[in-house]
Amino acid sequence: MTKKILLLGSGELGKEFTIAAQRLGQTVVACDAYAGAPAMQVADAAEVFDMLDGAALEAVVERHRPDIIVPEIEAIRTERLYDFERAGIQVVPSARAVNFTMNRKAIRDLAAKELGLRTARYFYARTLDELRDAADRIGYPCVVKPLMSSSGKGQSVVKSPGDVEHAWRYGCEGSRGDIRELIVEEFIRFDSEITLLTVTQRHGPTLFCPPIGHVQQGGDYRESFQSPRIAPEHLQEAQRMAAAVTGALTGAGLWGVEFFLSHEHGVYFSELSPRPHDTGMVTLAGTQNLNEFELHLRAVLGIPIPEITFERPGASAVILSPVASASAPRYEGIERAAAADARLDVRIFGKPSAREGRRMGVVVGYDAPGCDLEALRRRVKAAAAEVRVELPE
Ligand SMILES: Nc1ncnc2c1ncn2[C@@H]1O[C@H](COP(=O)(O)OP(=O)(O)OP(=O)(O)O)[C@@H](O)[C@H]1O
Ligand SMILES: NCC(=O)N[C@@H]1O[C@H](COP(=O)([O-])[O-])[C@@H](O)[C@H]1O
Ligand SMILES: [Mg+2]
Repeated sequence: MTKKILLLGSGELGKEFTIAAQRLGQTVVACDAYAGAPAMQVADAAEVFDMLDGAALEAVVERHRPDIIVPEIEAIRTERLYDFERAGIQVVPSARAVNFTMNRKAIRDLAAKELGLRTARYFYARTLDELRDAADRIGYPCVVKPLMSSSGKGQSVVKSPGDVEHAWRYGCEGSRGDIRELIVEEFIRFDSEITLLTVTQRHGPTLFCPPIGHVQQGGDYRESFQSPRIAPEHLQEAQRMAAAVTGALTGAGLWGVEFFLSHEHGVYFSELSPRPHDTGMVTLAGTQNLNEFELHLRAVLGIPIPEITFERPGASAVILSPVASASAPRYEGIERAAAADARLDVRIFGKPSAREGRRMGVVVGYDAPGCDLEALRRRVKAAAAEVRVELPE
């Protein structure tokens, strides 16, 4: 059963997904807005075009006639996915899920209002005055984000009324597409945050991976680890919420469901990705019987997943570029990082250019069950710090 998969978005997550797909003999056409994207380096074919352009998207679908469309980023003309789904193409996990999650308003209202999940208090703002008003009602500090953005783009913490104007401008600049609307949220003083990778299957029960702890800076992921100790009642509550929201969005695949945990207030639903999650790259360290990309693929193809087992603790830490470069940068220090520890792996994504703060690689590492997870995190972070992204000669 060879299927043709059209991958919309070809970054690091798509690259690992493509590798998993090829290991099962599938055909992948990797798409993105730039040539030489990570997944294109391992796919059967590539298409470079603006996926926000509905006509261009339709032309590529017409040309390749895929069996399955797998969105990997959010910058896609997602309304068109309903048409493709109606025409008999499998959209992963479903056109509804991709549409709802690309806009914070749709998913937040579904979670908080329809499903009654606990979230940070929030308001929307379409003008600077509305934002001022909303921030006053929420109180300070509060968090401002574009309705359409990811990886922390356009996100800022507003500490006092004097910060609101900057947050408005920064949010509008970081906004994807043509929507100029922001969400302002109560700042949650959480004790920790987790991603609960959740797998929905066409035939078979919804499964959960062991929770992944992570640390973010400026709204972007820096390190993740599996699996932190969390209160059993918090885990149960997070699983209940994850099942509710993925069930309401419908479809088969792996989802990254994000939660804030507070000793005092319990579990808050934050948001979710209807696809493998960046913090889930820790599963590349062999923490589970199947990594998040293999799980996504199996769920998509309808290959049964009897269970997900936790094999050993793991950690990941990102390698960011401190420089901007129009061509592929150089990587220094991989040898040093590798020599220090045989249970670490350096993954360079092979992005053809760099900008300041762009994620260019990741270090993943593991240790034996029962190990000191904090020590493992330190080792992996130290190794990632050894690898330096530099301007090409
Ligand atoms: N209301 C909040 N209170 C406290 N911290 C928050 C809040 N909202 C977001 N954050 C912090 O910012 C991080 C990123 O937020 P969020 O997941 O909403 O952004 P994103 O742009 O969708 O990121 P990604 O696409 O990487 O998931 C969160 O993981 C959390 O650390
Ligand atoms: N939080 C979402 C996320 O991590 N997405 C991953 O980053 C890539 C974009 O990277 P780029 O901005 O460096 O091109 C996406 O293609 C995806 O693999
Ligand atoms: Mg997030």
